[in-house]
Amino acid sequence: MPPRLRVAIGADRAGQQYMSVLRDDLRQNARVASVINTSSDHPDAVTYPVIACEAARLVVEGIVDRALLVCHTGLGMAIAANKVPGIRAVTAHDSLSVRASVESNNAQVLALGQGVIGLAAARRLAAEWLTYRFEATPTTAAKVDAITAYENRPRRHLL
Ligand SMILES: O=C[C@H](O)[C@H](O)COP(=O)(O)O
Repeated sequence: MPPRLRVAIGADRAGQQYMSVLRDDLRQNARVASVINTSSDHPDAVTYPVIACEAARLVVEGIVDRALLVCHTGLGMAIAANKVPGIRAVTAHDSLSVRASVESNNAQVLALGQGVIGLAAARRLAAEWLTYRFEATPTTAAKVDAITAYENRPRRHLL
């Protein structure tokens, strides 16, 4: 089995129900070394951009390996997390996309929508997500490196 993962989890008010179940699943999963909850005890007070950026910061600072985020659609969480330099965040609600997000895109952040898929599907996708690792072939690595290069380009240059 590959090294166990350190995972941050977070949700806004619209994702609280799934997040609490997924958090317990992560804690019981043998592939997970640790779980950090970035959600507030007062979900009305903290919106998805704050939670997403905090979780993304934990990833880029090397405190966790990945983040699992839940909001109503999974969209806002991914949009916000992607604003943190170095983050590749996706919204994915099917097995192929979840797998490709890690193996091909080297995404560290998965955002799920509590209003989009059922709880059983969310739990299955999260469990599957933990089994995947980036497969750094020459083609996949070159494309991910191109994203990073664009992100790090001098701001006066446009590709
Ligand atoms: O993409 C955003 C999420 O779906 C979020 O849960 C919606 O939150 P809002 O209704 O506060 O914008």
